Amino acid sequence: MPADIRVKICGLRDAAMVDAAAAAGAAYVGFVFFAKSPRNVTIEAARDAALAAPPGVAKVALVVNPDDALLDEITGTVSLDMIQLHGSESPERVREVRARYGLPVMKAVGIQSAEDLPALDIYSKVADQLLVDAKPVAGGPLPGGNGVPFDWRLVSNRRWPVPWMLAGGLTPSNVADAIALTGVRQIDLSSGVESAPGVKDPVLIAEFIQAAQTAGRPRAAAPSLR
Ligand SMILES: O=C(O)c1ccccc1N[C@@H]1O[C@H](COP(=O)(O)O)[C@@H](O)[C@H]1O
Repeated sequence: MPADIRVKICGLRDAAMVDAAAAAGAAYVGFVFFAKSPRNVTIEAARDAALAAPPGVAKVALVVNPDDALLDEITGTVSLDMIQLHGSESPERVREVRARYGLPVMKAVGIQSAEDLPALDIYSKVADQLLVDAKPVAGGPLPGGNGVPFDWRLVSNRRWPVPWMLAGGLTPSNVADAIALTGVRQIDLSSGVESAPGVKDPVLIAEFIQAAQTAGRPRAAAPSLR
């Protein structure tokens, strides 16, 4: 079992937030390009924030049903390691984005019930990673970043041919349970480490990563009495 849980802190908007996430041990930092989100960043702000990410911390662009013009501008301006598709992109669109931009693609799939699970098998054949998130509330403004968990038992110890991340309403208080129940090794979150919508709290980020990594470590064997 790998030593560390890899955490993605999403919705960072400036270099100070990226610094705080990286210093706390984040493996990925995410930038949201979605106008309705309180975490939306301009392409220029994301470019500057991404420059603060140290080597080894992967920079992820989160987009929702983006057209090529938007992706051209983002990928031409911001130094990136991955694209996160968080809308209703088809498997064919995932293939196209991978081929056109030469970057790994993580596809978000919303889960509410067992009926949603087959989509994970489908996208695992075309994406480089899966992001297993709570299904957004119908008619809600955001397709993600709502701070709402789903029933983790649905993906308990599930495996796909590609790596996956768990997301949806994760906080410093519930991340250990989420890891124990699902066996996941990668975690993505946004609202659970904010002091207000779109404002990341460095103390909560550090608490979250500490809690996730502690939960992900194999337990030491109990000492023998003899
Ligand atoms: O964070 C956002 O504002 C956002 C907007 C549009 C699509 C996805 C978004 N965030 C992603 O949603 C999940 C869960 O977030 P949370 O921890 O429940 O707040 C996470 O993958 C974010 O990357």
